[in-house]
Amino acid sequence: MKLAVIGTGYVGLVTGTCFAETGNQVVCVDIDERKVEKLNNGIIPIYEPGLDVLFNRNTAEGRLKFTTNLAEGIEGAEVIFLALPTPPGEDGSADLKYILKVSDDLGPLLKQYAVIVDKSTVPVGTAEKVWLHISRGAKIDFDVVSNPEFLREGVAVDDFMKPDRVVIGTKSDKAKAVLNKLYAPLVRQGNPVIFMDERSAEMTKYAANAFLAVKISFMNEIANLCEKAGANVDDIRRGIGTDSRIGKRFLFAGIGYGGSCFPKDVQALAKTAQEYDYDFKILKSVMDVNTKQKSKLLPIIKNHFDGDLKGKTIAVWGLAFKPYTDDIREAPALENIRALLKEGAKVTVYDPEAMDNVRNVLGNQINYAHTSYAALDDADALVIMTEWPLFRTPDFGKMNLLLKNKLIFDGRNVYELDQMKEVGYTYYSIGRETVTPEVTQNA
Ligand SMILES: NC(=O)C1=CN([C@@H]2O[C@H](COP(=O)(O)OP(=O)(O)OC[C@H]3O[C@@H](n4cnc5c(N)ncnc54)[C@H](O)[C@@H]3O)[C@@H](O)[C@H]2O)C=CC1
Ligand SMILES: O=C(O)[C@H]1O[C@H](OP(=O)(O)OP(=O)(O)OC[C@H]2O[C@@H](n3ccc(=O)[nH]c3=O)[C@H](O)[C@@H]2O)[C@H](O)[C@@H](O)[C@@H]1O
Repeated sequence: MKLAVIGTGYVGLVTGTCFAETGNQVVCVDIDERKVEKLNNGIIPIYEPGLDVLFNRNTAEGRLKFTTNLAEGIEGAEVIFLALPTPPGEDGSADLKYILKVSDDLGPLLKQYAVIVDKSTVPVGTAEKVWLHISRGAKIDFDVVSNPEFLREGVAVDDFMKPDRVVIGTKSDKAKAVLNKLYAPLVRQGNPVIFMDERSAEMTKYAANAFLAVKISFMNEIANLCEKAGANVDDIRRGIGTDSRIGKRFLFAGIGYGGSCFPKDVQALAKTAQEYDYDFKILKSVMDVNTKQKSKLLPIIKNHFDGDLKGKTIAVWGLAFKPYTDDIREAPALENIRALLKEGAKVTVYDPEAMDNVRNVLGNQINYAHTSYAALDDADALVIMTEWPLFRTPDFGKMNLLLKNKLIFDGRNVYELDQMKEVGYTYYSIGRETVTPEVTQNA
C-alpha cells in the first residue's frame, strides 16, 4: 500500500518506519527542513532503541522516503497519517493548530479517495473538525479516521509492531477495510483491532493515558503515606500488583510522571471535562499529586545539609523523563536541577542519551560528565532522577573514592534497602525508610 505520514517525530517516524517494514511504500513529510535533511542522509534525529535497524533496511530498499513537500509526499497515498504535535494551549486544552493547518493544506491536494488517519492525541470532536477543514478544499471523496497511538518511547518499535490492541474510530466501511488490511500483519497473534466511532476512539486515548497517570499518582500517595506510617511502598506494590485485577505494571512510585504525553493529556482531558461542564475530580488530584511529587526531593536534600546548599556539588544521574529515550520534555530532572541551582548548588549531570538535549536547554549552568562515575567526582551527594539500568549495579568501591559523602537521594527507588545498609550509605528514597550507616529510622 502507498502511505504518507505527515509529521516525522517520535510517533510519525516510528509509524512510517514500521509500516515500511511490513512492505508498504511510505513517504514521511515534515516541515522541519533540517530534520528531513538528516533523515535523507541516514541520520535518525531521535534515540529510539531498535529503530535504526528497520530504518536502515527500509531506506536502503527504497520503501521509506522523506520530504518537506506535502503535495509530493501524499501523491498516490491510499492512507495519510497525521502524526502532528498537539501541545497544550494557553488554557491547557490541546492546541489543534498544526492538525488543522495540515487539514487545510491537504484538501486541494487530494487527487483520489484517501483515508486520512489521525494518530495524534486529540480531543473528542477533532475528526469532525479535520473533515470540515479538508472538505473546504477537497473535490473528491475521503474519510477521516481516529486511530490513536499507544506506543511508549523507549520501546516504541516493539509497541508498534506488537500492539496490545489497535483502536480505529470510523463509521466508514471503506476506511475500515483499508485499515484492517494495513494492520493485519501487526495483529497476527490475535491482539484485537477494535472498531468504534471517531469520538469514542479519541476519548479512548485520553482515558488510557489518564488511567495510567491515576495509577502512578495513587502509588505516589501510598508512598508518601508509607513514609509516615513506616511501611515500604515496594512491598505494597508487589503485594497488590499480583492481584490480576490490579496488575503489576505502572505501580512504581517515584518523583512523578513526566514526558510529552501524560502531563499534557491529563490536563487536556480535564479541560474537555470542563468544557462539558463536568467536574472530573480525580484528574485534578492526579495533577496536584504529580506537581507536588516532582518537587518532593529538594526539601529532603536541603534538610540533610541543614537547610543550605550553597557551594554544595550535587551529582545527578538521569535526565530523560524515563530510561531508553533522549526525550526531556517535562522531565522531572530538569525541574529539580533548576531548583538545586536556585539554592546555590553546583550540579554535574550524566545521562546515557539525553545530555545533548539538556545542553540545549541549560547550557553552561551545569557541568556535563562523560561517564556516570565522572559525575561523582568531588560531589557532596548523588541524586538519581531516571532509572537507567546502568545505574542499578554500580561499583560502590569506585563511588566511595569519588563522592565526598556516602550519600544518595534516589527518586526512582533503584536500590534495595539491604544493599544500601551493606555498603554503608545514607540513602533516601521514595516511600521507604531512610537508611543511615549507624541506625535505620523512618523517613
Ligand atoms: N511521543 C509519544 O510517545 C507519543 C505521542 N503521541 C501523540 O502523537 C502526536 C505527535 O507526537 P510526537 O511524535 O511526540 O511529536 P513530535 O514533536 O516529536 O513530532 C511532530 C512532528 O511534526 C512536525 N510538524 C509540525 N507541523 C508540521 C506540518 N505542518 N507539516 C509537517 N510536519 C509538521 C514537526 O516538525 C515534528 O517533527 C501528539 O499528539 C502526541 O500526543 C501519541 C502516542 C505516543
Ligand atoms: O501518549 C503517549 O505519548 C504515550 O504516553 C505513555 O508513554 P511514555 O510517555 O512514552 O512513557 P511511560 O512509560 O508511560 O512513562 C511516563 C512517565 O510515567 C513515569 N512512570 C511510569 C510508570 C510507573 O510505574 N511509574 C512512573 O512514575 C515514567 O517515569 C515517565 O516519567 C503511555 O505509556 C503510552 O501508552 C502512550 O502512547
